[in-house]
Amino acid sequence: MEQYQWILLLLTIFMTGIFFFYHQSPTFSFYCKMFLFNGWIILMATILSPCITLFYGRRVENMKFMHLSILPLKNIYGIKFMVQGSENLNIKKPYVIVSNHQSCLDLLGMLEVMPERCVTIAKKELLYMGPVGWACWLCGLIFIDRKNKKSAMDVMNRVAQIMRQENLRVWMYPEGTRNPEDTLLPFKRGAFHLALKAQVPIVPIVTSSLKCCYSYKEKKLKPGNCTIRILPKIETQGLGLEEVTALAESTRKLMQETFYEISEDLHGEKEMKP
Ligand SMILES: CCCCCCCCCCCCCCCC(=O)SCCNC(=O)CCNC(=O)[C@H](O)C(C)(C)COP(=O)(O)OP(=O)(O)OC[C@H]1O[C@@H](n2cnc3c(N)ncnc32)[C@H](O)[C@@H]1OP(=O)(O)O
Ligand SMILES: CCCCCCCC/C=C\CCCCCCCC(=O)OC[C@@H](O)COP(=O)(O)O
Repeated sequence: MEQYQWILLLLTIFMTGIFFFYHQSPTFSFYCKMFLFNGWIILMATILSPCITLFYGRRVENMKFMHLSILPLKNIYGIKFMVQGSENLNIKKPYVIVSNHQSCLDLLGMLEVMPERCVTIAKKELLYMGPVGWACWLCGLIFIDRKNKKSAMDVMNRVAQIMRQENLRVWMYPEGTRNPEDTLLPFKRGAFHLALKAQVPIVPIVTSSLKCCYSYKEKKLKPGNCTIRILPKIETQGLGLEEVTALAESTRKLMQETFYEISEDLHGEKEMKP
């Protein structure tokens, strides 16, 4: 046999093996799907970042490229988001969005409803993920070092100063990390300090339980329907920094109740856990 025929034969055996295991093993198929999910993001970031750098540089409007390039994943995986309360985002001025964070699929939900001129606060580790970090930086994401409280607060305080000047909306995950459980984690205070310092409203956005489509523990990634509910804005004008804790707690309570209400598989859960 010629060398190329050997290569073709080996490739066929390899692909048949992949196909076989994909259908035999749910764990293997889960890892294949996750590989495709991350691979798609890396590919898009690698293709688009040099072009964006060349033509536009760093600016918040580049978010639309992230939107266009990442949303096909929603169709590839058959994940549908039903959005409720879109009218609550008809606010011309800056505001802070706080949202629950269950898994990497939140990226799809976030891009589904994200308003114009909106930046996300992200962990600085994302910046070091090669082309993905570069793409995030180009889209204006703001990075904080969660291990260095002082530097994180300095960054947040600078954001509070510029968000009104530059008419920015800021998207934050006040749980501070991914949380696949049904009870929201205690909220970090950064988002509330930001809203009070900038004297801008807070808009809570709740995504229903993603367990119908995704569970890392169960190695599950499958099509499903989720709900995203955008709640009415919470005004902060006139409130002082001494209200931060109360504001964080009442917002968390409201979001937890909404989470139970819109998560079909959790109907019946009424009691707030601590
Ligand atoms: C084009 C191609 C496509 C490519 C495509 C790529 C796709 C790429 C996907 C992107 C998508 C990103 C998605 C990322 C999503 C995440 O990375 S989530 C993780 C990062 N985000 C966060 O952590 C935000 C939430 N964290 C916070 O807000 C935290 O408060 C901070 C600012 C980090 C500080 O952390 P901490 O010290 O642990 O916080 P905390 O317990 O809140 O506060 C401690 C004390 O400091 C006080 N404090 C807090 N903040 C302040 C402040 N600013 N001023 C004064 N005092 C303050 C508190 O009031 C509290 O005081 P006490 O009550 O103890 O008296
Ligand atoms: C030379 C560099 C090598 C590059 C390697 C690149 C590997 C990048 C792999 C996949 C990129 C996918 C990025 C998806 C980002 C989804 C956002 C997200 O979910 O971030 C997690 C963050 O909210 C909370 O983090 P933790 O739950 O605290 O953890």
